[in-house]
Amino acid sequence: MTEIAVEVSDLNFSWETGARVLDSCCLSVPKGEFWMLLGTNGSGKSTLLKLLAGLLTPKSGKVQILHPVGFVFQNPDHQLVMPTVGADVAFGLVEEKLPISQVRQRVEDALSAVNLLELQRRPIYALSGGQKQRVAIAGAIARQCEVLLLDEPTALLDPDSQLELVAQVRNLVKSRGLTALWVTHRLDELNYCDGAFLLEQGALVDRGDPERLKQRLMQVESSAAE
Ligand SMILES: Nc1ncnc2c1ncn2[C@@H]1O[C@H](COP(=O)(O)OP(=O)(O)OP(=O)(O)O)[C@@H](O)[C@H]1O
Repeated sequence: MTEIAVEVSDLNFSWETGARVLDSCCLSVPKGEFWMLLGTNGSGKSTLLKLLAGLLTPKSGKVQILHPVGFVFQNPDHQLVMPTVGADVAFGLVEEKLPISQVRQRVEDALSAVNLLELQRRPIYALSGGQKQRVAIAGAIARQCEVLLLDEPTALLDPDSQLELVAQVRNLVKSRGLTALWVTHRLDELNYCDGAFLLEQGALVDRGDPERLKQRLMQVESSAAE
């Protein structure tokens, strides 16, 4: 039987200020798969991801997710806090109180996984946007995260770094048995995923074949523009 890594049932959420943002959302992502979350601006994608990560609390409904969970923000400057690459990846391990040799091993393994081992001592400010996102992903790998939640991680990247990052996440998912849910507006990224969800005004209206969902989103966006 397929093991499920992320399961959401009948999830509802509204902000203090008023209107409902998520309306009876149900979704499940099989373990070891790479899924994407699509939807027009303001449809609730980031809110859904934050609920999955436990950064927000649902009004009602249920979230079940394999732990630990790693979150990658659109802007890496919002999550990288230490002065150098190696120190930032190690920082996420502080609470585990591991012996220094194990910390070193986890950091080196995680940086190798994202091809950044040789930049271990480099200051964060000297990295490109794509390298910063890879440091954020290395942080999640070092913490041995089962699930990666990525909120438009390529939005600030040029097309080459964009496709390099999405290919790398796909490789990590497949080589390490991780599960990833990736929010995107960039439809060329859909070529890399196993399946996708389409969110419209807070409701999950479609799921499955990425190519079909791509066509459907393009129709929604073109009719909204008319
Ligand atoms: N902190 C907040 N307080 C109140 N309303 C918010 C807050 N954050 C987002 N919203 C509103 O919630 C709705 C859903 O926002 P969300 O960011 O989840 O959408 P999204 O699909 O990720 O959008 P985008 O594609 O533009 O990033 C929007 O109407 C937004 O204005």
